Amino acid sequence: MIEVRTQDMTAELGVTVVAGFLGAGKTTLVNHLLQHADGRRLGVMVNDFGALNIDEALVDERRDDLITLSNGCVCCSLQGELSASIESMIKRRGGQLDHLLIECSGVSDPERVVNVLHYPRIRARARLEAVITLVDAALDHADLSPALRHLVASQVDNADLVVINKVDLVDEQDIARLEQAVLLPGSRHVRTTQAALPADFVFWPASSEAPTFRRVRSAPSPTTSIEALGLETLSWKREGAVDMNALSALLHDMPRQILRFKGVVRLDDGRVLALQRAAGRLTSRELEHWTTDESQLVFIGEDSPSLWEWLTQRLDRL
Ligand SMILES: Nc1nc2c(ncn2[C@@H]2O[C@H](COP(=O)(O)OP(=O)(O)OP(=O)(O)O)[C@@H](O)[C@H]2O)c(=O)[nH]1
Repeated sequence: MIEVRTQDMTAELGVTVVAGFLGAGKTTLVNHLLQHADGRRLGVMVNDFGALNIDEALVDERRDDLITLSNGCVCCSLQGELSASIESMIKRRGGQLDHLLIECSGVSDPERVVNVLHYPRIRARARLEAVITLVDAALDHADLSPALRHLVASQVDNADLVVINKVDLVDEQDIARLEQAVLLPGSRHVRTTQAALPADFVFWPASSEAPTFRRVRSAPSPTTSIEALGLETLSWKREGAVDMNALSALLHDMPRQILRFKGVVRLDDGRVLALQRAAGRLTSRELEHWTTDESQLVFIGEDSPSLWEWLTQRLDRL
C-alpha cells in the first residue's frame, strides 16, 4: 500500500537521508555533496556499522557540523540516540545550517530514519526532502543471503531517488540487468560514477520549490539488526603503527564472507592511510587531516565462528 505524507513547509532545515547497502557509495556521495555545496552550510550525520567511527575519518571535512553515531543500524537501539542527536544539532546549529545530510549505516532501512524525522519535535524544525538510496552496480546481489537481498529491496523501495553507482566497473548489459532486478516500475533513478550526483538533485533553490510530499511504502522491513541479518562485526584498534606486511597479507587472504572492511591505519613513517574493501575491491588513500595515533579496523561479515576465529588470529599478527 502506498501512503502519501505531507511535509511541513514551515520547517527551516531541509533533510536528505542517504541510504544503501554496505559499500554502495554513501560516504562518497556525502563527500561529493560537501564539495558541491556551493556556499550552502551542510550538517552531516553518519552512522557506522561497527563500534568505531571510521566514517568520521572518511568524510573529507573535519567539521563542527559532523555528528557520528557508531555501532549500528539506526533501526532499533540507535533510534533514541538518533532523535536526540538530530534535536541537539537543530538546537545547536539549526539556525546556521541550510541542509542536513543523514547517512544511514549500510545495514539499516531508511524508513526507520524517516520515522524518527516524523517525531513532532523534529518535524517542527526539520523538513524531510528525500531519501536517496545508492545501489552498488559492482556487487553481485544474487550472492547475498535472502535476508540481505530483502534489506536491499527495502532500501530501494523506500527511496525517492535511486542512484545506481559504480557504473564504471560494469558494462551496460549488467547495469540493465541490475536495474531490472532491483528497481520498482516507475522508480526515479540515475546512474553515477563516484556518486557524482548533480547537486540540484538534492538541494532545492528555495524551500518553496522542495517537493511537498514523498511517497513511502507503509511497511519497512521488520528488523535490520545486525544479528537478525545473519551478520557479525569486529572492531579492532591499537595505539601506534601496524605491521603493513601482515595487514596486506590479511587483506589479500580475506574471505568473501567478510562483506565490508574499513580501516584507518598509521604507518611507521607517520603517514595515515584509509583502507577499504567493498564488493571485493580494495582501495586506499592517504589522510592528510587525520592526526590520531590510533590504528582502527572494522569488519562486517557473515556470522560464522570459524571466520571470526581466523580473523582474530590474523589480527594478532599486526
Ligand atoms: N570504482 C568505483 N569505486 C567507487 C565508486 N563509488 C565509490 N567507490 C569506492 O567504493 C568504496 C565504498 O564507498 P563508500 O562511499 O565508503 O561506501 P559506503 O556506502 O559509505 O560504505 P558503508 O558506509 O560502509 O556502507 C570506496 O572505496 C569508494 O572509493 C564508483 O563509482 N566507482
